[in-house]
Amino acid sequence: MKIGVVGCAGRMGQMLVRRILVTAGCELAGGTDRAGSEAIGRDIAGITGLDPIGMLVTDDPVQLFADADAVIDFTSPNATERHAALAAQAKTVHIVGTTGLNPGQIDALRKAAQHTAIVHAPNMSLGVNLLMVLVEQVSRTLGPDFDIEIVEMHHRHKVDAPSGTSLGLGRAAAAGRGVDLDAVAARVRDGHTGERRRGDIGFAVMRGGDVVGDHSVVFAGEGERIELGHRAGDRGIYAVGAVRAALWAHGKPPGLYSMRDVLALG
Ligand SMILES: NC(=O)C1=CN([C@@H]2O[C@H](COP(=O)(O)OP(=O)(O)OC[C@H]3O[C@@H](n4cnc5c(N)ncnc54)[C@H](OP(=O)(O)O)[C@@H]3O)[C@@H](O)[C@H]2O)C=CC1
Ligand SMILES: O=C(O)C1=N[C@H](C(=O)O)C[C@H](O)C1
Repeated sequence: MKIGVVGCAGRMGQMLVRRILVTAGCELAGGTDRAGSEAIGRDIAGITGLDPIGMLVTDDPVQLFADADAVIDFTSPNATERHAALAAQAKTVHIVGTTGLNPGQIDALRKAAQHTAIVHAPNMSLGVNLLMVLVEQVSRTLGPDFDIEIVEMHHRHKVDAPSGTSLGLGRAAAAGRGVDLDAVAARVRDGHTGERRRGDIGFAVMRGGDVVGDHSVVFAGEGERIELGHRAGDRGIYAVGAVRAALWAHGKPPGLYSMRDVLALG
């Protein structure tokens, strides 16, 4: 299966290139980065620290979507929206890990998914997707007597907050209670906020250093507290999941899929 990587010079892009090159049944179809990036014209394996393979980074996603069976996309929300249109046009599988998409951009993925298989997940690791299932179950069991708070920490370069994973965990917790996250999310607290509103799901964000990604979900009740969490030690876990998603989606009918579908987590 021929897999391309858009944003191949990024932190995740480089991980993905390395992962594709060592995965049986996968062939690297090529890679792009932002027009004007210093990576353009350089060897795609060379920029990751591997020996050169004679394949150069381009700024031509149209060609990449035409050449590849699947394209993996960990870029930026605007770029991902454009890439989804190309995936629909070329009928190429699109694996989207980009976070921070606005509702219009998520809608664009939905439209593109009428023409091709798209897997969209804020976190491609097995551990986090299992955590989401557990959070939904615990939330359903405990009910609103337990206050839910979601805490995350990421590296200093991260540009969106709360993380896509935090929001995904929030959606899982809200689903467990049968409510819509938008109605109960407390994303910012500052100043004289008043008491905590019953049923709210709160978010707290830390940024610093080189933290790959830590997430905790706290269920705080009277006299006891339950905490479920995940700590990522290596971005390789996301690349493993994304390549697995590409292999899974190959040949699937058009539709918008999640990692829960890929991992058959129910
Ligand atoms: N779903 C998951 O499992 C995970 C999701 N993520 C998400 O993935 C995204 C990327 O993260 P990360 O790799 O750390 O970020 P980086 O900034 O390191 O990488 C993004 C790359 O995309 C490039 N890019 C930007 N615009 C375009 C474009 N139009 N065409 C092609 N390439 C483009 C950037 O180029 P330039 O730097 O020159 O702008 C950069 O090389 C984020 O949204 C992050 O939250 C991250 C890890 C796991
Ligand atoms: O930007 C990152 O690094 C990460 N982003 C994703 C998110 O926003 O949840 C996934 C992971 O936590 C790393």
